Amino acid sequence: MYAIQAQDVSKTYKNGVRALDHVSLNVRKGEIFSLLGQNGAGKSTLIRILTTYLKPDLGLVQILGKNLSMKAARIRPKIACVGQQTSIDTYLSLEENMMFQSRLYRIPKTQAKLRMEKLIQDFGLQSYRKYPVSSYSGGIKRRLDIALNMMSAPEILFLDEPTVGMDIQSRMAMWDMLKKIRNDFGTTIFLTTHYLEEADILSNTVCIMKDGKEVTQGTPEELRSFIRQDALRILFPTKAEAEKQMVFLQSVFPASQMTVRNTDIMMNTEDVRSDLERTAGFLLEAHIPFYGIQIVQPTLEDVFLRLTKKKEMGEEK
Ligand SMILES: Nc1ncnc2c1ncn2[C@@H]1O[C@H](COP(=O)(O)OP(=O)(O)OP(=O)(O)O)[C@@H](O)[C@H]1O
Repeated sequence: MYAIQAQDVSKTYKNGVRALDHVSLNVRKGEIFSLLGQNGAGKSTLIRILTTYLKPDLGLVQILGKNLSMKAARIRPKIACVGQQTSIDTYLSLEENMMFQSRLYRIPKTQAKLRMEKLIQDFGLQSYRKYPVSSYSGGIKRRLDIALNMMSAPEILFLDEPTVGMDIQSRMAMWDMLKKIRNDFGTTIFLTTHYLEEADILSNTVCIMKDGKEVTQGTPEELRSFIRQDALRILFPTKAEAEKQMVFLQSVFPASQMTVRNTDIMMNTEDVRSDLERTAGFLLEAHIPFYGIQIVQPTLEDVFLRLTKKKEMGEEK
């Protein structure tokens, strides 16, 4: 059973920017689904549509089996959205925020208190319950905001860039919290992120987006299968030189296999040894000045760049 089904969702803003271009995705109930993309990829626009704040121009969206365009009012109580700006009242304590939230959702007081205690215990937030939220760091505030949003026991929790700007310790605490929400509460989590590592660690499914289009979707294992392949790194004195020589190399290797990273060309390859020989032979014969060639393990960023570049060139996966 799917929590979210989106088919051919498109959105163009009044200024003519096409933020989403026929995006389709399916999110299974109880999974963590990450939408991964660089700035401007369309992630926030999609989250705004899925959380009923914005209407798509085209496309069909079903949330928990209900048609979004017809049943928005029935869907809203079943979902919660934690945006980049925290919605928590920083003048109030966590307890006060939670009890206030429970009144908004008309949860009876006894039930609300039980729920609040469970959330505070489960997420280890005992030390933050009494003081005004403003007294805590940004990372803690965001975790408190999520705990607050869990008061309404949402079936789907949407998170827009939950760890942006956080240090590694705060990010790890956030990841633990999100895993707990999925594993112990059974809540479906839909999040957006810039960080491939985060998507990899947390998600059951990852969807990579670029320029309003979906580039690929799959499990982190499927994405990591790209990473297992070694890559060649050809070192040049300058970025301009690397860019210039990539044009020459394209007469031998597919353009989709190569990207320029700083002053190097990164080349993904199926057979690293034979490609190393071919590349070295080609560069030496053509008297192309290069500093060296290394066999390297591609990073997650390489995978992302490779996949998004293929999409730019209109190739299939
Ligand atoms: N309200 C708006 N009016 C006009 N254009 C917009 C609006 N909101 C977003 N855009 C444009 O739509 C495109 C997609 O933006 P969106 O915020 O959805 O991307 P994003 O992937 O969430 O990026 P970021 O990580 O920077 O938030 C961008 O080109 C952006 O400038």
